[in-house]
Amino acid sequence: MPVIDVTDLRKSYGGRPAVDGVSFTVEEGEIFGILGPNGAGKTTTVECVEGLRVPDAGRVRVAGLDPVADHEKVTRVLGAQLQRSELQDRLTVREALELYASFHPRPADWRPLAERLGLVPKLTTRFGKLSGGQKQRLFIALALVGDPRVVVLDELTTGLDPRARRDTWQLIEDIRANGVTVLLVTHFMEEAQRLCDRIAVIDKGRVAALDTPAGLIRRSTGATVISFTPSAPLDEDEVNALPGLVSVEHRGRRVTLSGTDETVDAVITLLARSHVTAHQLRVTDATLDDAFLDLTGRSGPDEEVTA
Ligand SMILES: Nc1ncnc2c1ncn2[C@@H]1O[C@H](COP(=O)(O)OP(=O)(O)OP(=O)(O)O)[C@@H](O)[C@H]1O
Repeated sequence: MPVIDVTDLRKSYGGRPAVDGVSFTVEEGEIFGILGPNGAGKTTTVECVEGLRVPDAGRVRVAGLDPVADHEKVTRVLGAQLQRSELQDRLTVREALELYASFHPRPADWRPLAERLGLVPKLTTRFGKLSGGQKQRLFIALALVGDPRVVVLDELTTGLDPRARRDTWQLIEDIRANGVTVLLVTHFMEEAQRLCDRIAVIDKGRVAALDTPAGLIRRSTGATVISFTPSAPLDEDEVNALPGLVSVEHRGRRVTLSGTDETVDAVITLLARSHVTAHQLRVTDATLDDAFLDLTGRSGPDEEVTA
């Protein structure tokens, strides 16, 4: 049974659909990513999973429970990341951990958690004095202090410098290694590509695609580029007939083809069959950013956030 099961979820604000028929399941032990441009409906979706919003229609189950009707029970299996504004600046790290542990009937021991998250030297530091990365680590600790089966992390690394972001990625991998399922909302392509087992790309309130990062990349058209200088010209008709071919460019003797993995395989076969050597052969792979562009008609949302 999936830990999270969302079927045809719908939610409108003032008659405008923010989530318009979203379905996905998350299996135990997965890092499942929700990726999409600004305003795509990501936060509304996860807030319905957390039971913080009541769906207009559709079905949401977390460990078989309805997050609205069984809210109390759901908070015992699902750890949600707090929003920044929810912690008092004057609260120390230790006070925050003790306070949030007290909300749960069977909390995790916060001491090893604080140790694992590198918070021990900061236990007496007030929240307001922590760095961005330290605050994020505290938010992760607070989300985990109830010893949940699932943790929801929404835009966890936005605003962090690259070093702190990478440290946070390591923490997310550690969380999963400890058996916790992770639902991760992110703007960052690199983050999604590196961490997630599967990703739902959400655009305009709908799931535009749901696949592994590699699967999403494979779907992107024309984003695999192969370039080479042939020892003799190739037959133009045969080049134009290559499967998956999106474009051909000639610059001097250099040929650049864009297409799919299938195009690359076929051009290599064509070269061999024609007894032509490809000098300075280069193949560049599509990235998740290319796949995202194909799916949503926009480039990766990373820039929108930092703009
Ligand atoms: N409380 C609300 N009242 C009215 N409209 C809302 C409310 N919350 C969200 N919306 C709108 O619903 C749409 C989806 O918003 P949501 O926050 O779910 O998207 P998102 O993908 O998380 O966006 P972002 O990446 O910018 O956080 C947006 O058009 C947003 O303006």
